[in-house]
Amino acid sequence: MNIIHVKNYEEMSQKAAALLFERIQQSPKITLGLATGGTPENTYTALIAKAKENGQSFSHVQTFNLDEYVGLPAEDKNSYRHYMEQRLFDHIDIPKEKTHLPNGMAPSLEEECRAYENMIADAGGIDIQLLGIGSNGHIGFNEPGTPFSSKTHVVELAEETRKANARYFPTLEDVPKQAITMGIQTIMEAKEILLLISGKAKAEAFAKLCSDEVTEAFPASILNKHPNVTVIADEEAASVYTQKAHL
Ligand SMILES: N[C@@H]1[C@@H](O)[C@H](O)[C@@H](COP(=O)(O)O)O[C@@H]1O
Repeated sequence: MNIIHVKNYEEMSQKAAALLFERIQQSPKITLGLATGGTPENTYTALIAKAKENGQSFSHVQTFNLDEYVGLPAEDKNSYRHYMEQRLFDHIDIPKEKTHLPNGMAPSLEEECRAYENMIADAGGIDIQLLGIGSNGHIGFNEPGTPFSSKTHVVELAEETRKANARYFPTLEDVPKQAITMGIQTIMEAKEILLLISGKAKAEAFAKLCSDEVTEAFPASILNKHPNVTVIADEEAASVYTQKAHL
């Protein structure tokens, strides 16, 4: 893993946007894997700003998001489809039909998972996958204990994850109990991975990630086995790791 240490959230976002922008500029055709949550928000803002400054078109880009809640229609303001439209898709010239998220309203969720996996394969795989991390090490919605061999599947969300995401919903009860997520193997098949880690709440997770122990109990640990991962971590996220390193 190539680890880039930055000062804070803003510097992390700028660096991440610059890296993504470079890949978008340099490729005649590119497939991005995208993430939601608080972590990548300013990366998207910075990416839009770069596109505007440079007159860069996104018409050659297609995207696949990591995950989507089950039971929320696309128009629901808490759906990840809505999140992506508000924060990125509506501000760049990417054709809407080239933006993909799992459909959490599909009549057969199992069928939807298979179709999503096939669509990624038909697109030739993901060139660069943007990732955040849960404090319990989850990536996408792959909670601890998820097999490393998993493909896109339906998950029951851990209570910890529902609580962490409750800040976006009126009450904890409104947070969906299930989601569709790319599997860990799906994520590992991306040619390149960009993991962003910011803030004190992620400090233990970052330290664990750097401990080199690869275990299904900490899903992100598998990233140690991927040949092309860049991690951008800010000072707060790196604080526990830095302390341990100096002991
Ligand atoms: N499914 C998402 C993940 O894709 C995200 O990386 C993670 C961290 O979220 P945040 O960036 O808000 O801390 O939790 C959510 O549950």
